[in-house]
Amino acid sequence: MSAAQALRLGVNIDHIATLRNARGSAYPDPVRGALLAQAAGADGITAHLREDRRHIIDSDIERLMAAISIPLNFEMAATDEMQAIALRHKPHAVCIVPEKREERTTEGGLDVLSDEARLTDFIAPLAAAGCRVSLFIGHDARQIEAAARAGAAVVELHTGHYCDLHAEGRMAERDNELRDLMGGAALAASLGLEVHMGHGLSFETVEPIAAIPEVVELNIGHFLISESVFMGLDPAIREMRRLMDLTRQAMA
Ligand SMILES: CC(=O)[C@@H](O)[C@H](O)COP(=O)(O)O
Ligand SMILES: NCC(=O)COP(=O)(O)O
Repeated sequence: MSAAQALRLGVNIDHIATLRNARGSAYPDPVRGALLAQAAGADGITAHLREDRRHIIDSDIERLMAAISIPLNFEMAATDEMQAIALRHKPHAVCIVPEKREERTTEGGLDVLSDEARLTDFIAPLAAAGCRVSLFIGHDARQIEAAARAGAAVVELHTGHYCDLHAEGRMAERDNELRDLMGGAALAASLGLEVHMGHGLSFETVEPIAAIPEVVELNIGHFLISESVFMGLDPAIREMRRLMDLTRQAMA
């Protein structure tokens, strides 16, 4: 398999639902967005059912499972409620993310180290049900090692700080963060974990992340949905795919 084919794009459709929920209408429908993303070449769909249902709601997950033919990556908090929903649907993948009701977006990674025993027990039935379990964490080596011990198959490293530093023009700090993400990816792969990355990625920031050889999946949403307002969802996804493939082809 070529390096370009090895890097999957998961399209997060949460913020189609943000726009829908702003008016309480039935449109724009996130499931229609998922089908358009699938037709545009997305390798998977990511949807985050938050405890407060601020964007994706329970029926969206139900309809996504019935509608799409590419994998669904179900993002959720490590709660009994969400575990029951995941076990009912048995999506291709479950990504466990930290949630705080007061946060505007996912601020940090999961603190696996301080919750390792509980997360180990939480992951087991999901893995037994055939879900590929991922933990959304920072690049801290101790968190990566704890994720491997807890039985996760995948870690998704949080790229939000890298993207924020880029946006603020703090390029030396951004490059340091990129180096830390590269180190985290190498450590995770050495521990047998599949390596994903996501949060805040855009056309401007994706290529250095796509160039990290251990990364096999990028989950990107907010920027793609935002860009789709101006250029359409299909062209936005195809442009992101083009940048990712160009980067990987240059590595081959
Ligand atoms: C975990 C992650 O980085 C994204 O899925 C993010 O959670 C999108 O949803 P929010 O913007 O509601 O955080
Ligand atoms: N896990 C990251 C994700 O699904 C998309 O994050 P964002 O691109 O919406 O910030």
